[in-house]
Amino acid sequence: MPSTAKLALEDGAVFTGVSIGADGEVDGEVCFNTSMTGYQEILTDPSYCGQIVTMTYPQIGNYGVNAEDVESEKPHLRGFVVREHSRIQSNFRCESSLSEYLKQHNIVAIESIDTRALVRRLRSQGSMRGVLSTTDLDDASLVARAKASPGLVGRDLVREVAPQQAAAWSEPLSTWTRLDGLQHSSADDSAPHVAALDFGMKWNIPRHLVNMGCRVTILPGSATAADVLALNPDGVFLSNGPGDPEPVAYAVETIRGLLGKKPIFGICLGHQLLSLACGAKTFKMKFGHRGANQPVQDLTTGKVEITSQNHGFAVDADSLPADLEVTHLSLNDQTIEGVQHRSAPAFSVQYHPEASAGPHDSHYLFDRFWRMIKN
Ligand SMILES: NC(=O)CC[C@H](N)C(=O)O
Repeated sequence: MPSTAKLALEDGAVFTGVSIGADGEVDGEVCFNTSMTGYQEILTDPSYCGQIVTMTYPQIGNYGVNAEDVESEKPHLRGFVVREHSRIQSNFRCESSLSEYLKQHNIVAIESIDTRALVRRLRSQGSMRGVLSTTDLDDASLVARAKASPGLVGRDLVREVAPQQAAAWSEPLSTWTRLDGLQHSSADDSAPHVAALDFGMKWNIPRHLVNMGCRVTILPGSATAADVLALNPDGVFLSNGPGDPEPVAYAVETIRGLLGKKPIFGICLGHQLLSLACGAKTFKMKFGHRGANQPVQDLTTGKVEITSQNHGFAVDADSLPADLEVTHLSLNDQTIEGVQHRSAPAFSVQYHPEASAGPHDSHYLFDRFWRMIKN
């Protein structure tokens, strides 16, 4: 017998459906992702720590899951919401069903709710705190716990997902990834050495750096500028990561100590932290950008690219210091999607050039970093 699950929001709405994951109860910020595929990459993207993710695409799980298409060692989101979990998995790479995978990793998940009604609510009122449960099915107590849950603002979630130890990274991109002319030389001792500050990094980022011919050392997001400089890297990469960037003050401090000393490239949380280090402010967006078809314009070339995104905070345009120049804009809502420093070799984007999942339009940014390192 399938067991009942409920999703309650802080505004009092309760959605009753069927459990497709582990038994239990979780709270988190309820948000939505508009990608049609890539659920496995979404589940394992550490940036979703603290969030209950709703997929707007109505059928999820069609191609099952495999051990290769992961962006970290395990799922990091708090809960998962779909309209329908496909009973059929059709893919030669499939190793298990999505439902089995969710149970194996203790992720609470729900299907058979009206995800369109839920997303319309989130879109008009903004992302909300929620509780997803298979254990307590009392509406009033679930709503009360949603209201009492901590939410994302002001919490440092990087500490929950960042590694504790430094490590070398050598894995290249999977053979399924088309590089479109990105490949440089293979990595040897003369290869540029990139120190990647890991705030919850998606693995496709260091894979890209390796394919470009870089030697990659991953450092915990809590590393100091002195830790980074002790490696004498040729470039520094700032990773994506979960939650509110402003409480991650130690990373802002580290970046201040590196600015102007080493070429810097940041993605998503890394972009927000670089901007904070330069004196900008960030703000919480109404419902954020999460999906694989987000249009962005590169103002330095005029070109439009279709991007993969996952962010709920953004850099405040009104707070931009004179040192920072906007390089990329969202064509959906004109928010900042990229910046570069006017005098120091440092730039960053709010979206995900490593794709995974998503279009490959933005690979050129890894090339820009490569050229910055070489100069
Ligand atoms: N993918 C990310 O790095 C997300 C950055 C940040 N946690 C946000 O939601 O805006």
